[in-house]
Amino acid sequence: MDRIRIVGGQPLKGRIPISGAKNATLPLMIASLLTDEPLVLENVPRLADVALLQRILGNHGVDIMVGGKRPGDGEYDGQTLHISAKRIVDTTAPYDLVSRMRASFWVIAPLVARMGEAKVSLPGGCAIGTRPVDLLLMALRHLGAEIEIDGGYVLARAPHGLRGGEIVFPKVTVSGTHTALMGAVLAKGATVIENAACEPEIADVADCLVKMGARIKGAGTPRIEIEGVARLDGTRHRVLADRIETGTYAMAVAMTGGDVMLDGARPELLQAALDVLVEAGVEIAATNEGIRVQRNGAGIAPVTVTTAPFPGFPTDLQAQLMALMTRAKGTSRITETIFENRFMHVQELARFGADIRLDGETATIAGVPRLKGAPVMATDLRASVSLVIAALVAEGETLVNRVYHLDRGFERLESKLSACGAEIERISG
Ligand SMILES: CC(=O)N[C@H]1[C@@H](OP(=O)(O)OP(=O)(O)OC[C@H]2O[C@@H](n3ccc(=O)[nH]c3=O)[C@H](O)[C@@H]2O)O[C@H](CO)[C@@H](O)[C@@H]1O
Ligand SMILES: C=C(OP(=O)(O)O)C(=O)O
Repeated sequence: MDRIRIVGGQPLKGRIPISGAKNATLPLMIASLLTDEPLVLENVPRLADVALLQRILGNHGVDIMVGGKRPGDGEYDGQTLHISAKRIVDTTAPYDLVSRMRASFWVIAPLVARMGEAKVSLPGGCAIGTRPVDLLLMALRHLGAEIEIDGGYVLARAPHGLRGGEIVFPKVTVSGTHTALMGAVLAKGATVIENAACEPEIADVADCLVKMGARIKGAGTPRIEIEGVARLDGTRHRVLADRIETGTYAMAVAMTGGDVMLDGARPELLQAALDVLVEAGVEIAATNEGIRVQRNGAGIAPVTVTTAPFPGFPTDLQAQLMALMTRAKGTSRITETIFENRFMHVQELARFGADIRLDGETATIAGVPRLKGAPVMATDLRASVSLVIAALVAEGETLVNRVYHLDRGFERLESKLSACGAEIERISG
């Protein structure tokens, strides 16, 4: 299994190109099931999750062709996927595929909307919490689907098609909102989604659906209105920039000091996180090219942060912020409100010498003057990258094990960081 070796101590300087967002790419690929016309997605990141979803969609009969490089394309330009779900040959998503990636469960909505039935394995548990799907199923029921759970599979049936309805989410859920949206676009009649997730990835998927002929108003706000249509066309869509990758590299620069331009980053997608970095003493400047992040000389000031749905501070940046705060001049508090068990990085950060106390959903981080490299391993994607951030300033060598978590969500992490002066390499095998 690959490992990443890092020797800390180098400030980051240079440019880091920001890739297309994983969390928009996955539902966009799934949206291809809604039409028998080709969907072309540009700026698709090269990630393990994308490759796995290609296999899962292939199992339903979807053809995916990866476009070749065009003259002038750089090594970091995203891929172009040509996706055609002209013929869906199988409406079952099997356990061995769905259990490996949670978002693959979301195929349930377009399959039942277009084909009238779907049989999808319940998704696997994962290291950040129990992550039930009750609200996704509630949304499908409100759209007229009959739902049964049998042998670890969810069977959703709507032989005469879905029909519009009112869906009021008791809590904000990204997966629930994607499901409701993808079901409602092909339902008969009008749907209103209340307390919808406002994450930019929802709005990006809705933009693409509108180009495909869907009638959607209010995506990106808590109230989304959809008027169902009988069929959708193909289209071409460019995946928006990854705000979590952006925030992660911004925190890496904040940690090491230095000066990096995050090319293609969009500040409005992560304003809450940028505000926290400014409070911590980091200089942030939005330019036409992206976001410039600098920290020269001044130390890191402690912060108090609570994760929240968009536009709040994202849970997907919580681990990275915690890594940064291990070196703050003072005591920080970070409260996680989205996932009940998203603190697996705490025990690993302790291996570097971090001083973190956990009390329920709040972590208290007493900044320490130095971290020391260690062998570490994490059980989820963002926790893994928080260890990379700590390693970039730790004295001596760190070996990050279980790199496959990083490969799920960070495209060419080691080459992007080494191009900015980090001493980082992948050790294969
Ligand atoms: C692929 C993708 O886009 N993943 C993101 C998505 O995950 P995901 O879509 O799974 O997260 P949700 O927004 O659905 O979950 C938010 C909260 O709602 C709970 N819940 C959710 C569904 C449900 O049926 N019942 C229920 O109780 C979850 O357990 C969690 O506590 O949004 C999260 C919150 O921004 C991010 O951390 C993930 O990176
Ligand atoms: C938790 C994440 O992804 P997923 O929902 O696919 O597990 C993430 O992107 O941080």
